[in-house]
Amino acid sequence: MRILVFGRTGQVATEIQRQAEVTALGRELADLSDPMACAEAIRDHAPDLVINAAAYTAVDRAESEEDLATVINGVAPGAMARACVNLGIPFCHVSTDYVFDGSGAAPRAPSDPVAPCNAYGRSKLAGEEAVRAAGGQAAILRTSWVFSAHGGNFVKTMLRLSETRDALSVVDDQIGGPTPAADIAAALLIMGRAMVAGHAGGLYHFSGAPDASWADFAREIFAQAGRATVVTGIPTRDYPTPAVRPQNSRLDCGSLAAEFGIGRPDWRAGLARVLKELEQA
Ligand SMILES: NC(=O)C1=CN([C@@H]2O[C@H](COP(=O)(O)OP(=O)(O)OC[C@H]3O[C@@H](n4cnc5c(N)ncnc54)[C@H](OP(=O)(O)O)[C@@H]3O)[C@@H](O)[C@H]2O)C=CC1
Ligand SMILES: Cc1cn([C@H]2C[C@H](O)[C@@H](COP(=O)(O)OP(=O)(O)O[C@H]3O[C@@H](C)C(=O)[C@@H](O)[C@H]3O)O2)c(=O)[nH]c1=O
Ligand SMILES: [Mg+2]
Repeated sequence: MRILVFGRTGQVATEIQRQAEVTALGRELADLSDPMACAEAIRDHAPDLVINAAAYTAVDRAESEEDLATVINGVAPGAMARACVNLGIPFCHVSTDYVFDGSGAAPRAPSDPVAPCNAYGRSKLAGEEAVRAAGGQAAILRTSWVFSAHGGNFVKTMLRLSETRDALSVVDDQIGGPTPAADIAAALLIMGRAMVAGHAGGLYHFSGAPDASWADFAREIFAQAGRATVVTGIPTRDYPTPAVRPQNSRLDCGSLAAEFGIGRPDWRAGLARVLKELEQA
C-alpha cells in the first residue's frame, strides 16, 4: 500500500515514518501555505492513502498570524481532501481538543458542539469543516496534548526549564489527556488501512488516559525523570498567555474503541518510553 504523508519533521509525522513505509513530504516539497501545491502533490504521487500530519501548531503565535494559520490548518486540508475525492482514495486528518470551548467537566463526544476559544482552534475547525465538505472517504482524529522525544512539546519544555529552576508554577485547572505521538501514529495507520479496506471514515476522538491537569503532567514528568523540581499548581489566571486555552479538554474516545478497537493508551507508560528515548539520544 502506498501511503503519502504531509509533514516530515513533526511529532506525529516522525512516528508514522518509524512505524510504516511511507512517502513523507516536508515543507520543502509541499508547503501547506500553498494549498494547490498540496493537491498537486497528491495527484503526482497517486497513493492509496493520504495522511495529513502537518499543521500550524504554535498556539500563542496563531493569535497574531490567524490568516496564515487558517490557510495551513483550514484551506490546505480541504484542498488535500478534494484531491483525494478526485482520486477515489481515503484521507486521514488530525485535529484538536482546542475546537471545544472547554466549559463544564464532561468529556466531549465527537458529535458535541464546537466553539473554539482561540485562533489556532478556529483554524483547525476550519480544516475539519473543509474536509467534511469535500465528502468522500475521510477520517478526522481529534487528539490532545501531544508529546514525543522530538519536536517541541510540554515534556521537553518542562525538562528544559528544570535544568535551571528548582520550582515551577504550572496551571492545574486545565484538564485533558496527554497523548504520545507514537500512539496517534499507530491509530492513524489502523484507521487508514481500514478505510482502504472499505471503512467510510468519520470523526473520532483519541487521547491518553487518565485525564490530568498540566500540573499533574509536569509532576509525573519530574517523578519519572528523577528531577527534584517542585511543581506548584496555579490557576490559569496566574499564567497569562496570548491565546485563551480551554479548561476542559477531556475527550470521550468511546467510538474509536468501538469501531476500530483502539483504546486510550496510558500516557504514563508512553512518557516512560519517551524519557528513555531522550536519555539515549
Ligand atoms: N502538538 C499538539 O499538542 C497537538 C497537535 N494536534 C494536531 O496533530 C497534528 C500533528 O501535530 P504535531 O505532530 O504535534 O505537530 P508538530 O508541531 O510537531 O509539527 C508540525 C509539522 O507541520 C509542519 N508544517 C508546519 N507548517 C507547515 C507548512 N506551511 N508547510 C508544510 N509543513 C508545515 C512542520 O514542518 P517544519 O518542521 O518544516 O516546521 C512539522 O513537520 C496537527 O494536525 C496538530 O494540529 C492536535 C492536538 C494536540
Ligand atoms: C511552560 C509553562 C506552561 N504552562 C501552561 C500553559 C498552558 O496552559 C499549558 C501547556 O502549555 P503549552 O504551551 O505546551 O500548551 P499548548 O501549546 O497550548 O498545547 C496545545 O498545543 C496544541 C497544538 C494542541 O492542539 C493542544 O491539544 C495542546 O497540546 O501549561 C504553565 O502553567 N507553566 C509553565 O511553566
Ligand atoms: Mg505548544
